[in-house]
Amino acid sequence: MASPTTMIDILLAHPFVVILSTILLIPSVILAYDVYAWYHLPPGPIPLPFLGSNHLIPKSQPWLQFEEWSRQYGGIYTLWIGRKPTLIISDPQIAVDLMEKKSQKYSSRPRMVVMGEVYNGNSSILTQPYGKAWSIRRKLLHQALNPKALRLYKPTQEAEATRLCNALLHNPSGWEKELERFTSSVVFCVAYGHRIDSLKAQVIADRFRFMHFQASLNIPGKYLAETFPFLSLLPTFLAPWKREVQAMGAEEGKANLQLLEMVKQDMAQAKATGNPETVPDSLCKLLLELREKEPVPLSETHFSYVPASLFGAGSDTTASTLCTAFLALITHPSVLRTAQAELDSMIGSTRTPTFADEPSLPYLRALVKETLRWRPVAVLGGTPHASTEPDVYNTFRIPTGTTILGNTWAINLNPAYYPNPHLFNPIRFLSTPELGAMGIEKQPHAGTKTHPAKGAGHSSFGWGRRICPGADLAVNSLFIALAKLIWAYDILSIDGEKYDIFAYTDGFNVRPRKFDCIVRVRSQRHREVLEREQGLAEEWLGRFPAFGE
Ligand code: HEM
Repeated sequence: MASPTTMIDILLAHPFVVILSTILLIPSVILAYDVYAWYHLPPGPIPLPFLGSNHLIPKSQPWLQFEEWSRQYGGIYTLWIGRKPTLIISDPQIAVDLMEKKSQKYSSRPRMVVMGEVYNGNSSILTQPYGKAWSIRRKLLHQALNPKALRLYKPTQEAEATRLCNALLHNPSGWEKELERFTSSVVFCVAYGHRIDSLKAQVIADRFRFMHFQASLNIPGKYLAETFPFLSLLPTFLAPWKREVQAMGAEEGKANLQLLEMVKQDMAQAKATGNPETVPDSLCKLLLELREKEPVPLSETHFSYVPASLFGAGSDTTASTLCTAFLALITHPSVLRTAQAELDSMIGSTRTPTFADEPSLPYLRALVKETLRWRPVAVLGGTPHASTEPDVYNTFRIPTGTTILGNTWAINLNPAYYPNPHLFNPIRFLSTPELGAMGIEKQPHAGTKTHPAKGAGHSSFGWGRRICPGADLAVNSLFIALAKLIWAYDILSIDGEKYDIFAYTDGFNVRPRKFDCIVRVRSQRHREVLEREQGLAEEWLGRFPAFGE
C-alpha cells in the first residue's frame, strides 16, 4: 500500500512536475475568473482568452464598429481589452443610469500607467483616479468655472469673437487657424489673464507639443507596462523607454510652473504700484488669492497643473466643434439662412450680436446644441470612466475596475432619440413655444425616446461627477463666435466641390478633415460694423498682455 507521503516524494523527485503544474494552474485560475466575469457581464463579441477582443477592434475610427455592434448586442455590451472588461454604452439613458445615477461607483478613470503615472505622476485632473486628490483639483476648477465666474469672461469672449470676425476679412481661407487662435486665446485669458495674438507664440507651440506627445502615449499596445504595470517601476537603465516620457513630463511641469510664476509677478507688480485691480480675472489669479486665505493641499507643481489643464481640455475641443459647425453650415445651407433671418430680425445690421441677445436668439442656441450633438468632438466620451465598487445592473454583475466607455458617437446619433440623426437641423432642440413662433405646430423630429438630460439634450460633455467642468465656458464661446460669424458672413460650399460629412480625423478628439469653403462678408455695411467694433474689442483686450512669438 502506498504511504501518504508518496505523492510528495514523487513531486520532490520530479521538480519539473511542480513547475509544470504551477505553469498550468495559474493561467487556469485566471481563465476561470475571467470566464465567470464574462458570463455575468452584458454580452458582446466573443473574446479570446487573455487576448480579449483586441483583434476585432479597428485601428481607425473604432466608434463606427462599436456603433455597429450596438445594433447586434444593444445599448450596453462588453468588449475585452486584453483581460480588462470594457462596457460600451450606446444609449443616453443607460449612460445616465450608470455614470450619473450611480456616480459614486462609476467616477474613476482606468489606470493609465504611461500617460498618467510615468508621464507626470497623474498630476493632471483628466487622468486622475476618483478620490481626494481628484476632488481637490475639481473644487479648484469650479472656483473659476462656476456661473458667477463665467460672467466675468463674457466681455473677453465677445471681444475675441469680434477679433475673429475681423481677422476673416483679411484671411477668409485661413478660417480654421483663425478659429484655433480664437479658442486658444479665450482659454489662455481664462487660465492666466494673457491673450494669444498668434498661433506662432512659443507658448502655444509648447502646449501643442506636450499635448501631442501625451496623446501618443495612449496608443493601445504601444507600451507593455499598460498590461504589466510593474514594468513602470523598473529603474530607467532596465526600462530606457521611461527616459523620454519622464523628460517630456518634467519639461511640461517646468513650463506650467513658469506660467504660474508669470501670474504671481503680474499680481506683485500691480500691488506694488497700488493698482491690484489691473490684473485681469483668471483662474490662476483666483487660485493664488484663494491660497493666501486658506491652505491648498497641493505641491507647487501640482498646483500649477490646475490652470494648465484648461488648454489641453478646452482649446482644441472648442475649435474642432467650430470646424464642425462650418461643415454643417455648408452642407445644410437652409440652416445658415434661417439663423441669419433670426439675427437680422433681432439685431439688424447696425451692430453685431452680444451675450445680452442670447434670450432672443433661440434658433442660434439650438444651432450650438445641434453642432455638439451632430459630430461630438470627444467621440468616445473623452477619457473613459472606471468603476470603483462592484455593481449589479439589469441582472448583469459589473466587477470593480471595469472600464466604462460612453460611445458618444452612437449615443448622440441614436435614432430612437434623434430620428434621421445625420441630418443637421437645430429645430430638434426648439421647445413647443419656440417652434410655434416659427409657425411650426409640432416637433417634426421627436424621437420615440427623450434624452434624459433635458437641459443639454445631448451627451457631448460626458457624465456625472466627471462631466466636463468647462462645458458652459465652451458653450458660451461657441454661441458668441457663431452668432457673430453668421451675422457677418455667408459660409458657403464651393461650386462643384464634394463634401463628405463623415470625413473626420482619427483619435480621441476628432474634427472634420481639411476642406475649403467660401467665407464672404455679407455686405459693405456688415464690414463697416466689424471694423468699427474692432477698436472696442482691442481696447478691452489691451488689459491682457500678449504672449510673444
Ligand atoms: C466643445 C468643447 C468641449 C467638449 C466637447 C468637452 C468634452 C469633455 C468630455 C467628454 C470630458 C470627459 C467627461 C467624462 O469623463 O464624463 C471632458 C473633461 C474635461 N474637460 Fe471638457 N470639453 C470641452 C471644453 C472644455 C473647456 C473649455 C474646458 C476648460 C476650460 C474643459 C475642461 C475639462 C476638464 C478639466 C476635464 C476633466 C474633468 C475630470 O476628469 O474630472 N473642457 N470634457
